[in-house]
Amino acid sequence: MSKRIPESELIINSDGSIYHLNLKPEHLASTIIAVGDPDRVEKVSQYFDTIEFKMSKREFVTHTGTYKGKRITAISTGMGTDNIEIFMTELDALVNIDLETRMPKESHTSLNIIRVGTSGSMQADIPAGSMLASRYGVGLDTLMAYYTTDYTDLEANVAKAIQKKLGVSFLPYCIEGSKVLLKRLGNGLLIGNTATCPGFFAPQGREVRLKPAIPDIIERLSTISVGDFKMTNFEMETAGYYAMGRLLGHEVLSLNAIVANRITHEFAKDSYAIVDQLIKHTLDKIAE
Ligand SMILES: O=P(O)(O)O[C@H]1O[C@H](CO)[C@@H](O)[C@H]1O
Ligand SMILES: O=c1cc[nH]c(=O)[nH]1
Repeated sequence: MSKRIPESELIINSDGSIYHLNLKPEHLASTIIAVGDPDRVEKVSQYFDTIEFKMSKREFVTHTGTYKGKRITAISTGMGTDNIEIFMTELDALVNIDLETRMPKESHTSLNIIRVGTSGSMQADIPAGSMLASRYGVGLDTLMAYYTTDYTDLEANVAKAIQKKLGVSFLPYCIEGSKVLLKRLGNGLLIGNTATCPGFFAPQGREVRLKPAIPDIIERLSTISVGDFKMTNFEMETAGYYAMGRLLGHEVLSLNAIVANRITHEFAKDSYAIVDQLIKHTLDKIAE
């Protein structure tokens, strides 16, 4: 028997919208393009035929409209898996909880959620300017210490291999994204496995004024090999999306505009052009 979810646990604003996203169920399409940067939302919605709704709260900027007749919501999440935990839980609540009775709905609605983000390559042969779909996300954060889920043997083996290789005290997590969305949207992109880091600098091996505790983290991660599993790129959200997607029952895929190559030390001359190309790819594949 499901239980009523108390006011303190799932917070609904006085206008009936959900706490952080500030959205009501009718504001959300079942296909969602999620981006990190709030300014990127209008870079997506500029291509919409019509925009029916706009909202902005904290880092969560939302535009809902249609592209080639298909209803789509573009939302920003800000940076990091802590934001993704909030984002995914509240998105799920909008479709799977009756916000008036506070009871989980009897039938489950699964959303299609596609992240369009920027990322750094850890392989010399994946240059800045590439577009890559993540088959797996590897969380180097500790989000999954707070949730329990089942992992496949490959996922568990990768997590253990990475823990050993990095010599960290916590167990990273490895989760596959949506096979269905990868088939639909991955066509024409590189396919890789993405390291999701709890920071941009030391957790991705960057040294500015502070020396990273694992100075050779790029070398250690880029040479991990479990069967034919190899790590390809760094960013800060994908594994959180894949974990929350599995837990909550949504299809999630992460697409990456590779703006930096950490081996050759190149940064894309026009990172916005690559992101734009990836946005157009995503919209067209969704509309097919
Ligand atoms: O471009 P977005 O989607 O923000 O993604 C990447 O860029 C940010 C760091 O610059 C992190 O959020 C990382 O995951
Ligand atoms: O190197 C990069 C580039 C974009 N985003 C990241 O998190 N890392």
